[in-house]
Order: sequence, then C-alpha cells, then structure tokens
Amino acid sequence: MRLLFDQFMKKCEDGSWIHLPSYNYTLFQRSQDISAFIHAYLPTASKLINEEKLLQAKIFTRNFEDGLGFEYVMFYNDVEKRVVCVFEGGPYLQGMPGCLHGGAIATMIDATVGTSAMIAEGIVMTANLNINFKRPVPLCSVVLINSQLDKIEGRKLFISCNVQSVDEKTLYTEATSLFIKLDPEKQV
Ligand SMILES: CCCCCCCCCCCC(=O)SCCNC(=O)CCNC(=O)[C@H](O)C(C)(C)COP(=O)(O)OP(=O)(O)OC[C@H]1O[C@@H](n2cnc3c(N)ncnc32)[C@H](O)[C@@H]1OP(=O)(O)O
Repeated sequence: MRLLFDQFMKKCEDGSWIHLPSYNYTLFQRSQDISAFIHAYLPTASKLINEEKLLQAKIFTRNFEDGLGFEYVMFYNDVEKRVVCVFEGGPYLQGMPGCLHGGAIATMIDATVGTSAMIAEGIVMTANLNINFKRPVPLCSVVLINSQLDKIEGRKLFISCNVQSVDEKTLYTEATSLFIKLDPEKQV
C-alpha cells in the first residue's frame, strides 16, 4: 500500500495526477450541512430522516479502526478522466473465508466511480451499478480500482471500472455504472 502510494505521489509531482483528500474528507462536515443537502435535493427522503441521529452521520467507509476495514487512497487524472483507488480490505470485511466480501468490493467501486462522477458534475447519485465478480479478492490484499468516465449525456454520467491485483496480472472485478446529477427542481 505504501509503495503504491509513493509511486502515485511521484506521478503527482508533474501535476498529471492529483492526490484526492482522504481521511475526514467529506463534502458535508456538519450535520446542518447534511440536513440542508437532504432538504434541498432529497425532500421525499428528508421526511423519513431522524435529525437527531443525523448528528452521528459518518462516511460508511470511514467507520472502522485503522487497518480493520476500508483502507484506501484515491488519485485523479483530469486529462484521462480517471480515478484510481489503491484499496486494502481489512479483516473485518470478510465474506467467504479468506475472501473480501462482495459488498465491500461494491462499496469501494461505488466510492471510486462516485468520486469520478462528483469531480465531473458535483452532486450525483448512483442510479445503476453492474458488477461482474470474476475472481475472489484475497482478504487483506491490496488491489487497484481503475475507473474511467466514459461519457456524459445531459444529467447522466457513464463510468466503467475494474479491480485488479497490484501487478495487474489478475482481473478480479469489472463494473459499469450510471450516475445522475441531482436536479434540485426534481422531487427525489
Ligand atoms: C461525501 C462525499 C465523499 C466521497 C464519497 C464518494 C462518492 C460516493 C458516491 C456514492 C453514491 C451513492 O451511493 S448514492 C446512494 C445509492 N443511490 C441512490 O440511493 C439513488 C436512488 N435513486 C434516485 O434517487 C433517483 O432514481 C435518481 C436521483 C438516481 C434519478 O432520479 P431523477 O433525478 O428523477 O432522474 P430520472 O428523471 O428518473 O432519470 C434521469 C435519466 O436517467 C435515466 N435513469 C435513471 N435511473 C436509471 C437506471 N437505474 N438505469 C438506467 N437509466 C436510468 C432515466 O431514464 C432518465 O434518462 P433520460 O430520459 O433523461 O434519457
């Protein structure tokens, strides 16, 4: 993980790649920001949300102690419209014995392609995520999640992604996704 981090940080030196903020990076630092977002963009959902519990809201992937859950760092290349995530799924993300849980893989795919969509168009939500699990990901191994913004049509963003071993010899997962840029005029 450290070796890959250093390799990508070197790529950032000429500005072609950007290291995306990570720990404690959220668009919404305060509960009132979250509440304002929900009331502006998701009025239907806002009726069901417990504002009291909202005070405890945290990003799903940042809920485990270091090394036990989602360990990841993301880098962005604006020319190539790519987000690459270096990800290690910790021991608390086990699915089948010794394997990373498919939901954990889906989470990090969603976060990586979602980051790509947010960079391109701001406030977005996942409308569709199709994942082909080709080979099991060994638990606690480091993988590369490569996402590519393929096209934007109006409010629709089409982003593909694959998950490979760090030597890029093993293809674990392939995915396609559709993100929709939220329209505050629409009652979602
Ligand atoms: C804090 C940050 C840290 C960093 C965090 C990193 C980023 C993390 C990102 C995580 C993102 C999530 O997990 S979000 C959570 C999971 N997703 C959700 O809960 C979304 C639930 N769904 C919805 O809210 C809604 O369906 C929307 C917003 C997706 C779309 O609703 P809408 O805005 O009314 O749009 P709508 O008119 O229905 O559709 C617009 C166009 O898209 C097409 N379309 C819509 N859905 C689909 C679909 N499933 N498959 C195909 N096409 C679709 C329509 O046909 C239409 O095409 P046309 O007629 O125009 O051609």
